[in-house]
Amino acid sequence: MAIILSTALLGCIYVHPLTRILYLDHYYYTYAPKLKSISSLSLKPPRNSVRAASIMSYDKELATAKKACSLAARLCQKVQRALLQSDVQSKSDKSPVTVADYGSQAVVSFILEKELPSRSFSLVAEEDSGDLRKEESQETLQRITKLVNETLASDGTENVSLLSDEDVLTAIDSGKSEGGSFGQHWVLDPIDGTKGFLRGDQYAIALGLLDEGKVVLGVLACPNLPLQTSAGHVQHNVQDKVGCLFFAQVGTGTYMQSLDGSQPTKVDVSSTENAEDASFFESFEAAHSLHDLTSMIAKKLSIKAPPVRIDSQAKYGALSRGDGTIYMRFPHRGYREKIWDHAAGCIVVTEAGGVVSDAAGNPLDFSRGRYLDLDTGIIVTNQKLMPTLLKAVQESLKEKASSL
Ligand SMILES: Nc1ncnc2c1ncn2[C@@H]1O[C@H](COP(=O)(O)OS(=O)(=O)O)[C@@H](OP(=O)(O)O)[C@H]1O
Ligand SMILES: [Mg+2]
Ligand SMILES: [Mg+2]
Ligand SMILES: [Mg+2]
Repeated sequence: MAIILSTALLGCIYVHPLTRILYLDHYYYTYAPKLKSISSLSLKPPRNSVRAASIMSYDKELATAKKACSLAARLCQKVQRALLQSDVQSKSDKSPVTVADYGSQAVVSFILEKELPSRSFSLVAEEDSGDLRKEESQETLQRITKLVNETLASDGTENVSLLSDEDVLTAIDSGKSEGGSFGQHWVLDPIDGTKGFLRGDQYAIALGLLDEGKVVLGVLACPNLPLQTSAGHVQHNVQDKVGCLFFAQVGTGTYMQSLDGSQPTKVDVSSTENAEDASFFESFEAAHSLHDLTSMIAKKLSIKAPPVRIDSQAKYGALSRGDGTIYMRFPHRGYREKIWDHAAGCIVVTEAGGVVSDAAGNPLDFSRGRYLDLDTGIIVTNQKLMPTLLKAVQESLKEKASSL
């Protein structure tokens, strides 16, 4: 607990020591969200409005996924605004989990199951109710149930009878599916970037749908991500409006709208072909990705801009709209990537024209259960730059291995 709280505290006073450009990016992604959005600011007019697409095959699933993630985001925002010490617990692997992680998972699970009735509802999700069923967690569970009920009621479109504590536990435990290569499976990270959430920084509610092992739709709700794109490193006003909802369906492109419901606009990845002009994203937490390796690769590519470190799959969302050109992720040895940390982000980027692969150049395989079985790391960029990036990654990995 002490570690969690001190991490959260340190995060709050953190000022990036690198260049002014990075500081601006860091400021933009980190501090702007903490300030109240100014509702009188109008949004940029949409670049392309979306035509009602009645021919899409996952339309109903997508609409329900967007609704579920938006409501879960509402719950998370409420908790983040008044984060109480008692809301944070440590899981058995020492990673943090909050009432918002559980509440978000219960809301999404409940809405998907209720609105898309199916005999074979399957959800692969990060959290389970094990710790919440313990005697000492009774108060926490009651608080989660209250949050879930308030969130469902705030939707206002239908009469939902109040959920009991047991209903909430059941909804959370619907997420125990093993996934796999047959049939349909929802894949949920109820809060991706819990550490970012605790710091008041970036986090995402990430929901994907697998059909026969392939991701066919994805939704990323990023409550603290500024709506205005940051391409070109322009200075951003503290009054920037935050709260983005990215969504993609296979074969139909990626769109973004504000979490409070603006007209969606089509987004595309950066078209930068020259690595020197690229900027790159990586994990905020050094424990999640080898920053020294990415800096070696960036040097090899003559990338001038310093890394932009933000938490969660908000990186995939930001990349899908061209805020940066490259995302690199190299976990420490032995870490196994989970499918919920990448499924939604992956389709959001690929439908925007990007490529997501492992360090050997293979596409990510979501059909093998709860884990991704991949070679070394994950790299993401546009189609033109991928061969150059892949070459630099493989050379750097070789050099690193031979220097050990
Ligand atoms: N050791 C290690 N290595 C690699 N990845 C790890 C590790 N530990 C955790 N995680 C997972 O990282 C998820 C957070 O995503 P990011 O790494 O993009 O966020 S961050 O920028 O570092 O905050 C985070 O997701 P959440 O648990 O949903 O927050 C984890 O699944
Ligand atoms: Mg995660
Ligand atoms: Mg999570
Ligand atoms: Mg977690």
